[in-house]
Amino acid sequence: MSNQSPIPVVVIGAGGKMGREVVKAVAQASDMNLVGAIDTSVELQGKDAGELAGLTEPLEIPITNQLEPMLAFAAQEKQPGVMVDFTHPKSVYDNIRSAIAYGVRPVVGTTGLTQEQISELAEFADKASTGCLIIPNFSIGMVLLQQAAVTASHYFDHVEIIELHHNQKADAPSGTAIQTAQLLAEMGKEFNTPLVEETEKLPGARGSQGGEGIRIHSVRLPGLIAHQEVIFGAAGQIYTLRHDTSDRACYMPGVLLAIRKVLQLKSLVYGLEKIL
Ligand SMILES: NC(=O)C1=CN([C@@H]2O[C@H](COP(=O)(O)OP(=O)(O)OC[C@H]3O[C@@H](n4cnc5c(N)ncnc54)[C@H](OP(=O)(O)O)[C@@H]3O)[C@@H](O)[C@H]2O)C=CC1
Ligand SMILES: O=C(O)C1=N[C@H](C(=O)O)C[C@H](O)C1
Repeated sequence: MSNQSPIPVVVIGAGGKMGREVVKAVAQASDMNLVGAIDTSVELQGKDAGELAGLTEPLEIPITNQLEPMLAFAAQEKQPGVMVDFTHPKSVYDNIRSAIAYGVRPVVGTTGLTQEQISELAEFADKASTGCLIIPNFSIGMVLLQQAAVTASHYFDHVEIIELHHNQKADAPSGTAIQTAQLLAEMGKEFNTPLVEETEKLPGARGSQGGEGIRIHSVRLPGLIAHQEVIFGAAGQIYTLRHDTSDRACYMPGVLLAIRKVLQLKSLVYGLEKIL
């Protein structure tokens, strides 16, 4: 048993689909202490974060929309505090900057940050010598799919990505699909050299451009959670990689690893594969 003080954790987006899972996981982690549960949902204000997360006993941590006072509190604890963000593309950038300003380490699952925003946050974290983790997908299965896709890209010159999510998702394409396309683009080869001059009879018919000619197609339907296919094509064959999420619990080992790891960092790190 470590004699270290528990890691103080603030969850922002605590009332959401991912936030509730994180509250439950942190509450059950012996080396962590949930100190704050932040959410803007009006109907959730004052509700117990533990009961919202489905725990049998309340945590006596009420949902509040007051982030900065909670960051100030987390910053005064013996151990440096960690803020876990599962909110929305429109708010995540400011949340991260606020956390870093208070010396609280951000662990960010929220997707939709632009490359420019990530670069600005990296510069800010560097100046503050504060660890920050931005991870578009916390599941180990997706890391393995992306590694398999990079291996396949040595042998295939044609590839497209299909990402499929529930119909409550705000951003498209998914952050995971964008990251997957970026990893393939870093292979330094031109994919999908066109054979004919294509005409889109309906705008968007050929999907979005993920970089280096890699197209991403986004499906949104009730009944889905989170799924991604990377499909390689060559003469006479198709090679398909696919990852399916059946329960958001799959992300929690990665989230807990990131909370522990971010305390060892002094700058911004992007991607779960970088901390495994
Ligand atoms: N990295 C990963 O492995 C994963 C990442 N994600 C990403 O996480 C994010 C959240 O997903 P999900 O949980 O499904 O979304 P939800 O909409 O279920 O949850 C988001 C919650 O955050 C609240 N919220 C929004 N803005 C703020 C803010 N500024 N401060 C406090 N609370 C806020 C929302 O309240 P309100 O409803 O009032 O807006 C809502 O309760 C998305 O960007 C998604 O892409 C999802 C799964 C895995
Ligand atoms: O919104 C979701 O649900 C998910 N979003 C992340 C993304 O945009 O990549 C991760 C995962 O696909 C689930």
